[in-house]
Amino acid sequence: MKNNSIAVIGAGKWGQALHFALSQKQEAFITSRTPRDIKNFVDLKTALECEYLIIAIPAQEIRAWLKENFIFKGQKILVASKGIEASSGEFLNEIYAEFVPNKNIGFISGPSFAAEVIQGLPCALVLNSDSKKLFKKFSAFFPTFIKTYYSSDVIGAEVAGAYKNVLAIASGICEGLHLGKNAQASLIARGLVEMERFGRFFGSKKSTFLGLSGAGDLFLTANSTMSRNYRVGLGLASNKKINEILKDLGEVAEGIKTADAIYNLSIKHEIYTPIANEVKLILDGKNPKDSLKDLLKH
Ligand SMILES: NC(=O)C1=CN([C@@H]2O[C@H](COP(=O)(O)OP(=O)(O)OC[C@H]3O[C@@H](n4cnc5c(N)ncnc54)[C@H](O)[C@@H]3O)[C@@H](O)[C@H]2O)C=CC1
Ligand SMILES: O=C(CO)COP(=O)(O)O
Repeated sequence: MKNNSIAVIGAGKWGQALHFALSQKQEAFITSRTPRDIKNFVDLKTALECEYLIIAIPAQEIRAWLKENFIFKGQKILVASKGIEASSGEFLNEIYAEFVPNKNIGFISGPSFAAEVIQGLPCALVLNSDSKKLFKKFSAFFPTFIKTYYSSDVIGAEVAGAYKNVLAIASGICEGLHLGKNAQASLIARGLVEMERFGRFFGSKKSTFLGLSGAGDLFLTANSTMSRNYRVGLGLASNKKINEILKDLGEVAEGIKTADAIYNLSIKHEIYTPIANEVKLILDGKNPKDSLKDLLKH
């Protein structure tokens, strides 16, 4: 293993933005399934020799990717994905725990559109890990335009990052139906309450939802057409089929599968998640106007 070396795995929008950010201070490598014309692009084998890895592949692909490619040799890992595995209802930290010890793993959260990070615009992120030592190590790699905070509330950050994608779809639907800013603010605020309730069930801290990982990322994503999930919502409001929406999008929208995961987990554990449930039903074909009526019922 090459000491103090760092690589990003996954050269999608977020992987490339993180690679740009990390390259400000030192040499940083990047790899992907298909070769890309990016400085310091290396093959997967070379990337996996680095001591520090940032993994930015879609949540639903992580288990298969780890099984197929990953052998633990002491690497320290920062997970950049935001989602819950739909097939199992498992959180990403549970999946990674099968391959990497907890002290070697952290999760990035907070408001961070890749398109802004890759321009070097300022932002604040949270690095969530059981290990403060790991936070300090990774934090030192980040450039001055990104302020990093530490939190040990891994599950809170994970729930917040995954849930806000579903709420961004809901908010896009609200915008697409022209329901007005009052409705949208109500939806986002109730969404925040809902995601905190869901997270609390799994042991998250309330403060996580009031900070960058929760409110910060939710307000960003649920208010902007820069969000892929928000754009999925706009498409659904105009009665487009999900396959057509995804074809136009051409990138991952984690909220789609995460809505399924939340729906199933909320039924299993009897957690009240009305907004996420309506998003899942709309994705399955329910008319968004019927969902609105159901959400407004006393
Ligand atoms: N784009 C953004 O602003 C942000 C994205 N994220 C999260 O980062 C994750 C990745 O998102 P993006 O890079 O934006 O998506 P993207 O759609 O731009 O790229 C996804 C990347 O994952 C790779 N990939 C897909 N399946 C794979 C597999 N089976 N094995 C290996 N690589 C695979 C693709 O080749 C592609 O390079 C998502 O969980 C997203 O929620 C988090 C914060 C910001
Ligand atoms: O997580 C994000 C910003 O923090 C990106 O959101 P989208 O995946 O909806 O574009």
